[in-house]
Amino acid sequence: MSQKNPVDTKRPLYSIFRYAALHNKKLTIGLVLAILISVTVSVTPPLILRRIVDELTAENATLPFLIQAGLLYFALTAVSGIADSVKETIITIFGQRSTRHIRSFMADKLSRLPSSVFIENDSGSLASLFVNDVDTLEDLFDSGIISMISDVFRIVSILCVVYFLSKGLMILLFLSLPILFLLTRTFQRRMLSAQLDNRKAVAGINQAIPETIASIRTIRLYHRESFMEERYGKSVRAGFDAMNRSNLYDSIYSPIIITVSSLIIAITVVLSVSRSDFQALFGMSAGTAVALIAYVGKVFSPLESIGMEIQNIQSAIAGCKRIGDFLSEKEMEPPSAAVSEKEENIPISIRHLSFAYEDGEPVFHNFDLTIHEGENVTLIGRTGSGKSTLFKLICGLYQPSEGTVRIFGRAPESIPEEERRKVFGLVEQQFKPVSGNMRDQITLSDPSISEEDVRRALAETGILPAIEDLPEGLDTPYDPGLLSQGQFQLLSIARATVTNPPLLLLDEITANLDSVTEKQVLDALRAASEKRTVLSISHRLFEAAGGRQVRIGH
Ligand SMILES: Nc1ncnc2c1ncn2[C@@H]1O[C@H](COP(=O)(O)OP(=O)(O)OP(=O)(O)O)[C@@H](O)[C@H]1O
Repeated sequence: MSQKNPVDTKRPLYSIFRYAALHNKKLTIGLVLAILISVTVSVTPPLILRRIVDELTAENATLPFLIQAGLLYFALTAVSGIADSVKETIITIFGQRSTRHIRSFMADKLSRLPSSVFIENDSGSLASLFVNDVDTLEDLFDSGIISMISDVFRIVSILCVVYFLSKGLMILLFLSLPILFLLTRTFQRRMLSAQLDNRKAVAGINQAIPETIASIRTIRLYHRESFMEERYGKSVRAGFDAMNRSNLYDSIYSPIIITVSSLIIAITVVLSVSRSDFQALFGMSAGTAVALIAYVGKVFSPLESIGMEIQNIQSAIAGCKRIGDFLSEKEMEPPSAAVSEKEENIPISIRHLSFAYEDGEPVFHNFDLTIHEGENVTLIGRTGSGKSTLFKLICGLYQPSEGTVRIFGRAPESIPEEERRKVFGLVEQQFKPVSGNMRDQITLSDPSISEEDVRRALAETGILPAIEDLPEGLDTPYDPGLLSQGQFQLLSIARATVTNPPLLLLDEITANLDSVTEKQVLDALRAASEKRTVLSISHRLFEAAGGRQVRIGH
């Protein structure tokens, strides 16, 4: 059933977080609590340290107080660490759950899209949407907005505590943090660009090697070795330069931050003991100085994280928009499950069919075809006349722009998945393996198909003895080296007939076979065609099997 699109392309981040929060209410509450506890607890240990140092420097230091304070310090440090890891775990679970929701939502959407979407978008861009764009979404949850909110809280809470300890240091931090943030962003951008250059160079290297190996004879024959070497060398040099740049930025950044934080602390300490008017702002006890040094050390790490988080958010926005566009694609009308009584006993009935992949270039216009029970029909026509397209329309992969396609009186796309294999079987040009053992190649892991049916289908095609000869028979794990190409094609026929469908669709099934293997397949097919209606694309098959020819196109 169609649900409301969770990603509003105008406000992608807001809509995606709203959706995630509403679908994970308890987790959202847990997350907010974890962030609050983690931030609050993490600012307390330096305050205890301050008390300890002040007590130690005072003349009347008492041991019990020091022991208590020390234990409290360790306890708070431990709680802060635990709270932090709980927060990180909840963020990860929240991210994983939310992306899982969105992934399933997208998968559902995919099954409701009309064929035009698959014609207009190539499979690569759709795959990238499901893999890369959803990955950026996962980053958005894992190391994007939520972590950024937590880091901002952390900085604000440190600044608040520092304000009470030393107003002067607070002013210094307040002034230097924006500058350091800009500096951090500049370094991060440059490092990212160096890493992207390196990735491009590595892709170039990865492409050059197999290409060279695949064309090694041609390269030797035409003496193109130096050209290939030069191309390979260029990518290796580009990768080396990019890595050097990245390492340089990385090695400069940390010393700059350490120098600046030391400088801030030095200025604070110097001013605290200098003129009396500065002392009001900077004056402090030894304990306060130790606590402040700890805070200055703590304030830079969230600052650095915020830079990375902004980067993740930026790439996630683009991904979210693409996901939002995909989710707002117009869906196809649910097919009518009505059965036309007049055509109920007709295996294939096509009336006034019109279909075009692209506007103005119709593949079919007002096309009619009726195939009666027990008939053996072969489609013929020149290359590009639309034979394969007709098969796809009959299988319900595409819908006609006008007219109707009916299989036993039903629109093919309205036949429920679990019934489909019982209505028609399809044999393609080449065997398409699935993961699992040899039995799975026939059943497609459908548990409702019995062992008896599997053996019957294999026996019908004559491949049963070859399967029984395999080390573990039907339980042998699939391997492309187990059978010949022709034997695999026999397996395709068994896969199509195992559910005993009354209709068989054969798409150039002998196209890739030599004449000896072709004969084997044709014999198997003759057995499979008995008491069935068959529609096929193949000249050779027509000659072998007889029946009626239907010409497509002119
Ligand atoms: N996915 C697609 N997107 C756009 N046009 C397509 C697509 N698939 C096929 N066509 C076009 O539709 C027309 C019919 O193609 P189709 O593959 O059905 O012909 P065919 O008769 O099966 O050809 P062949 O005998 O070469 O397999 C051709 O002009 C082809 O270029």
